Amino acid sequence: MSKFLPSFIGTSPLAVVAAALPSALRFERDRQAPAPHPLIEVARLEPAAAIAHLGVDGEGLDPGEAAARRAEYGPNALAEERRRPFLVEIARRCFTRPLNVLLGVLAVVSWLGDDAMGALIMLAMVFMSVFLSYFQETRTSRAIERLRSLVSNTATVRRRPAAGADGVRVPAAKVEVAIDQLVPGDVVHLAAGDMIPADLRLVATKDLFVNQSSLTGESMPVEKFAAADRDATAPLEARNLCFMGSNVVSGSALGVIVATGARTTFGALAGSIAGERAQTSFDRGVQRFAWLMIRFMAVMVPFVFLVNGFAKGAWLDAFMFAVAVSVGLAPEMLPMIVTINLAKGAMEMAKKDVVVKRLGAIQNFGAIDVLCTDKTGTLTQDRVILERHVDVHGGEDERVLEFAFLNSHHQTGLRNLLDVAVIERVDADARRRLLGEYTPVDEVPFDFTRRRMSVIVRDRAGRHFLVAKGAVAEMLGICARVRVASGDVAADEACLADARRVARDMNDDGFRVIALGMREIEAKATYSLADETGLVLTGFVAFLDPPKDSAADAIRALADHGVAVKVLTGDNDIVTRNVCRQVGLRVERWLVGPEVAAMGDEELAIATRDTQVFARLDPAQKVRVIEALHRDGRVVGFMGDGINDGPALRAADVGISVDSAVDIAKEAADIILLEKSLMVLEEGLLEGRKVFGNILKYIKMTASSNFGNMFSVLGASAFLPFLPMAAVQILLNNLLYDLSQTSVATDDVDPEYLARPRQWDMRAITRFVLCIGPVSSLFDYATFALLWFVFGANEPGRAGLFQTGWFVESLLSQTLVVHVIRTGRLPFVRSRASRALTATGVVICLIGAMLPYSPLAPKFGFVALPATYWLYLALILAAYMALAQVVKTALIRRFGLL
Ligand SMILES: Nc1ncnc2c1ncn2[C@@H]1O[C@H](COP(=O)(O)OP(=O)(O)OP(=O)(O)O)[C@@H](O)[C@H]1O
Ligand SMILES: [Mg+2]
Repeated sequence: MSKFLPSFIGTSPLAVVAAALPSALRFERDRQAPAPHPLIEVARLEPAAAIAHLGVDGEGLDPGEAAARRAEYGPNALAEERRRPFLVEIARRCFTRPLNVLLGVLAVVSWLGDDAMGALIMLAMVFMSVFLSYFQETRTSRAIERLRSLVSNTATVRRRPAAGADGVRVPAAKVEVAIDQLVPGDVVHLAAGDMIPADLRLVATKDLFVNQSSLTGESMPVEKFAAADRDATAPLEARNLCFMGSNVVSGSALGVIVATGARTTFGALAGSIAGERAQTSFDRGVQRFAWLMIRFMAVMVPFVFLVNGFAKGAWLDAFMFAVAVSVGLAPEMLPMIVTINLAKGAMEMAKKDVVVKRLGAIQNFGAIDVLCTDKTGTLTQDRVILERHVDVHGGEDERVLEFAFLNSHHQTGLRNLLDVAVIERVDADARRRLLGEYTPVDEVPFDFTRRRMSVIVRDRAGRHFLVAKGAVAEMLGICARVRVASGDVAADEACLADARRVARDMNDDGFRVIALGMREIEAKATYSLADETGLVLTGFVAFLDPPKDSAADAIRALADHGVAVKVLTGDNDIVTRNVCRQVGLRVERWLVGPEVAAMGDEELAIATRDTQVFARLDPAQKVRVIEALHRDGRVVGFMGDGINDGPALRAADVGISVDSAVDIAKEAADIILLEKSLMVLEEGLLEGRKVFGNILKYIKMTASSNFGNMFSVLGASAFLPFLPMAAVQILLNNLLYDLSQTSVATDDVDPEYLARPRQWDMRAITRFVLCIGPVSSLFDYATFALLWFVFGANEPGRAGLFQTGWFVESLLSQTLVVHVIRTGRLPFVRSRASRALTATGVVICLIGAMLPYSPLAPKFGFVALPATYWLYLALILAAYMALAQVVKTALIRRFGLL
């Protein structure tokens, strides 16, 4: 649960050690166990023997078998982090969070020092922080789990329909099964882009490359095979095992599941590994802020202690006072306020069918000033239509479509929209004829640098043909001849130029174009990249890839909110510019992959400024472009749905994907759009800025009032013969103020604040605090003077009056100034706080004002205040708000909205 939550100051070194302990023990136990690991046993067998070992026939389970196994092994899900019993969890929070421990110790010290009330209040603060955070976090993590379950998650499995009445088993067929329904013994098809759904033994592979970096840390993909691995000693090194948590980079395979759920290798390690992402600038900012407050506290508190000790000689009182001041300065509510705000944002986004996988991503969403996007399936609809199939002269040619069909149908590696479009275009009769005429022999799978794929088929006469299709430039490079009406002719420059022009014309008309090539090839057992040479270019297929209806509006809305859109695609620049024109994205400059490759990092960073289209990029170049934008100081969102987008999704500050994306992309993304419309992007963006705005309100208010209070405390301590506020009163003041801030997440944010990207700016925050803090101090001093000279606090025995007077002024001013700080406008008139925030403020003020008259008053050392004091207080508060408003407006005028 806690991995969704910001964990900046909540984690003590003790907790880290405790978390690492069980896995350390587990490894210890493994080392002692001599029996081979069950996975190793399976790895050492031949495929057929391995299947038999698993007690299945390797054809596919029927519903009865699947249900029985499911009952035995449970669902294929990582055991949800077992919820600790309520009291244990509460105790854990009390005793492992440094601030709570500190408060507990201070409570004991206070109690021993005869300040039972102070001790009680400190305990109340611990409980508030513990219970509120517990309920908030449990609620949030439940909601997030629920949201995550909305994102579809299936694997392709061979299963048999139920056996007929005669008990005859029906042949198995490929079906999509929800991942949590998989059981040991299931036969799984793996293709490029799939997440491996469980631990499985491969029984057939075709150029299978798997990335298992989440388990081993090794970022290079490893090739895997089906053959027995007799020397296997460690499961992760076995060449014929695949593990949950890894993914297929390229190629395809068939595997039988050995272990599911918590029994998988990943399940055993879960929690201790799993690609933790780098901290974002926001996480770092909040953490830095928290530490700033703690450092401030560490410097000021000893000073306060010494000043009071020497001035009054009552060292125990001085100590308790200093302790109370330190508690007041500690940012104990910060993590919770941040979580409440982020959770609120996630819920709001869920209403718009946007699933937030990682809470912290919400505020990054509001911070991005560039959105990079893939083209097909994100900017365009996830439906591509094959529109034309032509020879090299541009004339309609049925054979071209037929060969495209053979390639798309028989390839098993990557099934993308283009292949679906090819297959859909061929009618049932032609399909049957072609499949009868040609049998598949082998394939050379697609990859994103070659940008083509080949399938080898055999015709009835036993002749072998290699049929390739792919990006035009990459295909022309491997063609030696060209098929024209009169037969195959040598591909001279003129021929190729002609062919290029045909493809280009179709590109200009807005079609995506794929070239087709083939040749007869000698019969062999297996084929490789080396066979993709000397092809005959037979023609092109052209696809219509219409943009999403919402794309143009969405891009305009993003631009209106200060976010530039750039397209990063593997497709060529002509089609891409065409799509850009259709969605209203102005392209001043474009770069293609080879140009990007030739540029140095600095050069690329500068080039990104006025380039809107990056075409013919391979996956690594997409990442390079994002890094170049980072280097140029931009906050980058990346939206994509393909295998080739995974690394870029991870490199960006926010990765956005769609529900129809491949597993890898969904896994790498922080945010998933369930809806087809891109307009939700704008709404998500605004929600992110709102969340950030509210968190920043809390930070600005708390930091400036704390800073101001320090001035007041120091000054008052030096001049007064008694403590300016009793320790217990400071603590109570702090508790009430914290309570009033819990509703800040419900507040609205002014439209002008939402208009442009918002990023963490420590300097602006510091400036704000340095200006507003002293303003509050000024009015504290006015209150001191009033109490001292007008209400006679200078007479002996009137310390209680002074302390009560300041308590009330301090609480009311802090609670009221929220309304000034929360907006850049004139408070109440031009911008109003949410009802909840106003109401909490009013309630807290009433409690504060009534306390001195209540039966509890003596317990806290309060005395009733004279009626005229309230009159003066009203004036002071009004003047304070007015001056704060003036200073704030001046700051905005000079430095802009913070
Ligand atoms: N199924 C396929 N068969 C043959 N070639 C393909 C296939 N899919 C893609 N290609 C080629 O590889 C190139 C890059 O692939 P793809 O278009 O998926 O990259 P991308 O960056 O995801 O582009 P997009 O932005 O359009 O989604 C394509 O332009 C096309 O020429
Ligand atoms: Mg794509």
